[in-house]
Amino acid sequence: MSHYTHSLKSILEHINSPKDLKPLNQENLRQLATELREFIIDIVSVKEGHLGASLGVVELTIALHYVFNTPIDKLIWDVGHQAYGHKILTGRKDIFDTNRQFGGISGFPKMKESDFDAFGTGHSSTSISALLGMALAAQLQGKPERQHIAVIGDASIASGMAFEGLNHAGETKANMLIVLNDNAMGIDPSVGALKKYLTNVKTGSAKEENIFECLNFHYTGPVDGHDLPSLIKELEILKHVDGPKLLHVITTKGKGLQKAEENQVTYHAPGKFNKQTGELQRKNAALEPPKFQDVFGKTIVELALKNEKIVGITPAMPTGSSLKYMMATIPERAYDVGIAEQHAVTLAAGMATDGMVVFCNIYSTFLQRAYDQVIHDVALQNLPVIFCLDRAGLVGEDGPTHHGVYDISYLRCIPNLAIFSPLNEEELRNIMYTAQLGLDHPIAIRYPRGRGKMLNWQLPMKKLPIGKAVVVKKGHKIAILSTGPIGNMISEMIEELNQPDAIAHYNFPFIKPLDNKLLKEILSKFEHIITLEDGAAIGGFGSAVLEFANNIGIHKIIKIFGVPDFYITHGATEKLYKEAGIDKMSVKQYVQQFL
Ligand SMILES: Cc1ncc(C[n+]2csc(CCOP(=O)(O)OP(=O)(O)O)c2C)c(N)n1
Ligand SMILES: CC(=O)[C@@H](O)[C@H](O)COP(=O)(O)O
Ligand SMILES: [Mg+2]
Repeated sequence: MSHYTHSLKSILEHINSPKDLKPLNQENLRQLATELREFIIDIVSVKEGHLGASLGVVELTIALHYVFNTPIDKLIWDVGHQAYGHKILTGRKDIFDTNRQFGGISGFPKMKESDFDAFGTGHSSTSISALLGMALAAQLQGKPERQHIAVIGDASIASGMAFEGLNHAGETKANMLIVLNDNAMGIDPSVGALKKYLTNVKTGSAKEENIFECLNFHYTGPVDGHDLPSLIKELEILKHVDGPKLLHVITTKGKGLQKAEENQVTYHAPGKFNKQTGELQRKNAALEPPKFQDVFGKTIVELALKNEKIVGITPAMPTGSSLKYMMATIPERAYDVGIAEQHAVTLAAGMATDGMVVFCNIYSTFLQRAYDQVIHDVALQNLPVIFCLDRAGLVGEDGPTHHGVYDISYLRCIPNLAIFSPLNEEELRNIMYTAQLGLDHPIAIRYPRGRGKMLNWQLPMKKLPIGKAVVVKKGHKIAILSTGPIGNMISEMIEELNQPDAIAHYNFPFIKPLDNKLLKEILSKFEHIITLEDGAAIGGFGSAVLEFANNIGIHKIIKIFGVPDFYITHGATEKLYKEAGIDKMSVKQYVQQFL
């Protein structure tokens, strides 16, 4: 790993572990906060990553490690995107410039990365349950002195799983402290009744009893989350309060970088920027193909303006999914339900019972949280919900917690549910158009993070025949069957080979139902058959082809190129494709042995 040659300031350079904080006085700690904030800005401005959330908890991070005896005392960061300061203060300062890079440290807390990372996070709202588990284990193991602290944001605490943890913790005497980091933001502004309640608490206009005290939590707050002396004072007091406790702190997302404070959505993960001015380094998007999310976001508006039955739902990702365009244009039919994937799915089901055409947009990895709802509430009742699974496939720097590589496998076994993976922007628009005409079953449309290939993508849309595959290129010796945009690499690969006529390429946008007629022809005609998908090999598209071949009594070697049975790390997507063996070179090398 490269060691950062950053010219560290007077205090931060001496902090190699939280124990180095203990001798510092209030002035030193204040100076440290300045240096830590600058360090985060310095590195993220070049190496990219999650900026706003980490800037918002600089003082809180210092106070927690100053007051508590980490890593003996357990500290969990919910979601973990705000843990850059935590990582820098716990021995990873010199390698922090490898954050989210291939071979470098993770962008989220990871148990195997550091003893100070008490629990791996990435998906939101897990911290309370995990913390309670640790606190109860401490009780059972006779460790009453051990402290347990979770930092959870105002959007994450509104998620169902967080309530489940609060509900259980409230009836225990677990020695646990929840620090509610309230900045009124998720990635987009946080939403819901709890947001309104917290706003009332902050403004002193809450008429209701304190919601957390009603759940038997000792409540303190709201406290200024940037006032180090106050934070330290309150935390020192809470160290000696028994049972479940909640400290409500008020912070500003992006604190300390004016641009980040002013545009908190963009600076959640701003990409490269000028560390002095905060100005973004934006590429000229006009010269680039669109992001798949924008194809979705602009196409649903096009369709919804003509079809009043269309509604859109996102669980807290209006910007990430680009449903923001419909929320701006047709707000009465576009819903941000907060970090609530389970609710989003069953809300969609409810709407579909009444004839609404529901586009439920959920990142592939986050849909994992609503698996039962997809089966029990949508597919079993055969309700025609249209799931748009963005970030399907390997996502890059967010790494294994966020790779959307399991959806084909975990959805393909569900009766009634169709699965579609477009080759390009045109196919995405056509399946969206087809679905909103009215299907008699639910469908999951999966597409990757990032950009497609088509500059001229806003073509007239047409109805697709359900279950049909497409002959991209004829050939006589080797058949390559691909699903999704990864198939675009096959055309490039064929051009690089010296016997292009030997290779046939078929695009299977429908993973379920498969084009059995064409598949039977392929399986009968070709000796060498290859499948390619940006998803888990086990149970994926290739498995479906194998199952079909077996069912019709054709026994041939079908080489499956899919994500292998281990977790793919974080880093640039092209490196991850290679790591997973689904890159162009891997396929090419396999094919060449038959030419
Ligand atoms: C289950 C799940 N859904 C969605 C996300 C995407 N996500 C990452 S951070 C975030 C907002 C978190 O807001 P909050 O909890 O208030 O923390 P803050 O960023 O304000 O510190 C969301 C929705 C996620 N990580 N996990
Ligand atoms: C921390 C988190 O879960 C989100 O910020 C996620 O990283 C967003 O991913 P995209 O950048 O692909 O929208
Ligand atoms: Mg927040």
